[in-house]
Amino acid sequence: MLTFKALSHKPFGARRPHRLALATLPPRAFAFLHTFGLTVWIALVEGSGWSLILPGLLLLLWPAIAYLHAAQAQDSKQAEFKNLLFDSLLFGVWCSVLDFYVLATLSIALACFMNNMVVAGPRRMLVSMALFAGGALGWSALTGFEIRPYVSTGLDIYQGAGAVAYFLAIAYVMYGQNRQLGRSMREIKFQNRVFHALLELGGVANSASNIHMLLDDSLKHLHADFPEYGFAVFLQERNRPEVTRYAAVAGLQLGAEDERRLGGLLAKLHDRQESVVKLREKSVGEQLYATSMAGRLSQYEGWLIVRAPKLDGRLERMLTLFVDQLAAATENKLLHLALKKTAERDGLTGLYNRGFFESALQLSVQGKGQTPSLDFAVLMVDVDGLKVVNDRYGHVAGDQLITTVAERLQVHCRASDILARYGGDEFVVLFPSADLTAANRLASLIRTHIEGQRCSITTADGKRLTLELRLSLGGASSTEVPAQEVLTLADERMYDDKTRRRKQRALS
Ligand SMILES: Nc1nc2c(ncn2[C@@H]2O[C@H](COP(=O)(O)OP(=O)(O)OP(=O)(O)O)[C@@H](O)[C@H]2O)c(=O)[nH]1
Repeated sequence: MLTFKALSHKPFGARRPHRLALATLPPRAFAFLHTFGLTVWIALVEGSGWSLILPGLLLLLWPAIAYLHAAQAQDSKQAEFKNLLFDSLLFGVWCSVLDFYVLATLSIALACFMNNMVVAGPRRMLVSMALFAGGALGWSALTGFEIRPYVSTGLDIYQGAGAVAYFLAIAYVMYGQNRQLGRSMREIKFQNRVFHALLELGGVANSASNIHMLLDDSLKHLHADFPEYGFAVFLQERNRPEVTRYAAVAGLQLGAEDERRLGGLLAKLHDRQESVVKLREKSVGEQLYATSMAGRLSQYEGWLIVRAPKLDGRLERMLTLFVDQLAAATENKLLHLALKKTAERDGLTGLYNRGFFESALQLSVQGKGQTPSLDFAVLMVDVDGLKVVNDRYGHVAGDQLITTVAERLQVHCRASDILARYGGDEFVVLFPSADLTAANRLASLIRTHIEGQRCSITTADGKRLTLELRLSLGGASSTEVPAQEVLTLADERMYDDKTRRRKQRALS
């Protein structure tokens, strides 16, 4: 309904016709004006006077009619194709009217056939030939066939010069069209590169596991797609813009000192309103332009820097798109990492939580099922006496005991060990791809470096006091029992250890 209204209320002549109709208007006007001149010349030479000149005036009207026809048509390109065919018919008739003056007939026919061939191909040219011949022969059949191949040398010169001017004009039109085409092709190629780069940025955002990787890989892809530009990205803390939290560079020669100074320069630009700011950074060289992420990140202020010879509208549009994409990807990644941390980590100690440990244990159990030689081990650790600490000194003190044990355990774990808080005062370590030796090694380190060590805590009433750390341990591995029973065995051994230690304490 809306479309219908828009079309039906368009004012007369308001629509811009297809560029073909615009391009053909001047050469057509010239050709018909020239043919009218030819007609007048022949009328004067032959003495036929107004009987030839008056109908010839119609030739002057046709270019305007053709233009209006194309401008008013729904499909102005198709209308112009029809105009070109009608040119052939009209000129065929007029060559018959002029008794087939040879130079005119040849040059006009050639122009008609060529025009149709250029814009619509050989089939349309054949139709044009048929119309030209039909017009010429039909008119001759109606009015009598007369032939006058030559009029005068002066008219030959006039016609020859007109034909040369016309063909040059057509060549110029085609040159203009080719240039336009070249520009369009370049623009399309550029847009394809932008589109491709945006797609790649989306892919990087999915695969990157942290912000450094996200920014590094994004810039590497941008630079690979646009090697003519250099890129850098800076994320600065929102409340302390002088602190650059993340920076990545691709295709730019930035030393550590340059990065520091660029960071300082950006920190001063926070209030600038321009979408792209030109940076006068002499030591880095070339022109650097900074595009702000303008509040699209919740914790940071972000900048995309580009090294380019000059800033034009196309580059500015491209930077805006990249900045949007980078900002969205970074914010999503930050959110995703925060959620992942909340889902995987224990709030008090920052260690992995029980859920994460159980998933990791499950993977190890499955791995052992698929590859029997792939063993794993588990070490359970339980803090002795937490309840007493809670009861005597308060839960805050108990929390401090738990976090101290967590920190100290972490010191002795390797990067491949999965240390988790399993429950209140229980910790567990999974050693993927290891046997009991790994659990025994850590148990021995705990006995040597943690057990019996002092730990300083603050009580609920603000007093500092020192406690002695005591831990019960139980290790087991998949070399001893079926994979599903390893955790239970470690737990049993931990309780055995606890009982033994209690008895020892009771005796001492
Ligand atoms: N402060 C604090 N206490 C906790 C937390 N989670 C569990 N607890 C407490 O830890 C204590 C665990 O009790 P028990 O299993 O008897 O631990 P224990 O006193 O160390 O005794 P044994 O393990 O048998 O030596 C309970 O008092 C829980 O309320 C926590 O996050 N913070």
